[in-house]
Amino acid sequence: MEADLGQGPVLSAGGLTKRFGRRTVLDTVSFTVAEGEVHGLLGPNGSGKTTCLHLVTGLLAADAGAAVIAGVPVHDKVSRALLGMAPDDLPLPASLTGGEYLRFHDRMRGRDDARSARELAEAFGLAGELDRQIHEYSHGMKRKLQVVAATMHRPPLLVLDEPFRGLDPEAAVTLRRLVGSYADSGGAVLLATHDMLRAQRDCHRVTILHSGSIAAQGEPYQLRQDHGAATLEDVFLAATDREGEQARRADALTAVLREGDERH
Ligand SMILES: Nc1ncnc2c1ncn2[C@@H]1O[C@H](COP(=O)(O)OP(=O)(O)OP(=O)(O)O)[C@@H](O)[C@H]1O
Repeated sequence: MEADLGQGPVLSAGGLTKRFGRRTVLDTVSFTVAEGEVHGLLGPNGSGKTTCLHLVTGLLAADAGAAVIAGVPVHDKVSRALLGMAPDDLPLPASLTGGEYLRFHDRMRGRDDARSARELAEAFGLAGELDRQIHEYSHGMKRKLQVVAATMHRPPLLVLDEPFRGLDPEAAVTLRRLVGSYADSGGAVLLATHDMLRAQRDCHRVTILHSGSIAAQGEPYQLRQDHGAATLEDVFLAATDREGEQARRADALTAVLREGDERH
């Protein structure tokens, strides 16, 4: 099937549902990501963000619903060329050098993006490290390498799972600029994050998941208006009922500490 670039959203996810055993961990989740859009996927631990990213990239098969990238369903292998994904914690081949890992991606894609890879590695201060084996890399260096591998072929859709985790401030600024310019040049970016400030500042739209379902969806500014909230973090707390949860936990903690005091 031919990619249909320039018409409709780059990514359409409709009714995505995933069950592990008898547990439904993602329940009829729908959203789109347009050209030029940075879309944030937010939600508490275990709410289904990574599962959702795995469904829209074809790493996992959905039990119901479908994801389509530039007109190509993700179960069609053609879709692989239309996306780049930097996963949260997929193990990297430790014995390869960073450069070999990037060339491996080139070969898998049947492309030659060496120049783009070098430029991106330079932007992340990683160019001087590409001859070292990955097992010698720090966490942040691995993360940068994954972002370079996901981006070097300039796919229409970039999918990033917690991309800022473990990055030093300089690399975080570089990544933020990369994401911004990626979208400005017509790319679509879907990123899962726990960082509400970044999401409020950098995402055009967000989808907030709670227990596998959509708790809120829209532009950060609009969501703040709708919830009468000062920040996206407050929207998140309200939408995922974290305010009540936090108060209950604080009460329980106070009770435990008081009990301890009384015993001494
Ligand atoms: N392979 C699996 N088998 C069984 N359950 C799974 C599997 N993968 C994920 N889950 C469950 O699915 C739910 C959603 O997990 P997921 O990793 O998508 O959440 P998340 O929002 O990305 O969490 P976090 O913010 O902690 O990374 C969790 O309850 C998790 O235990």
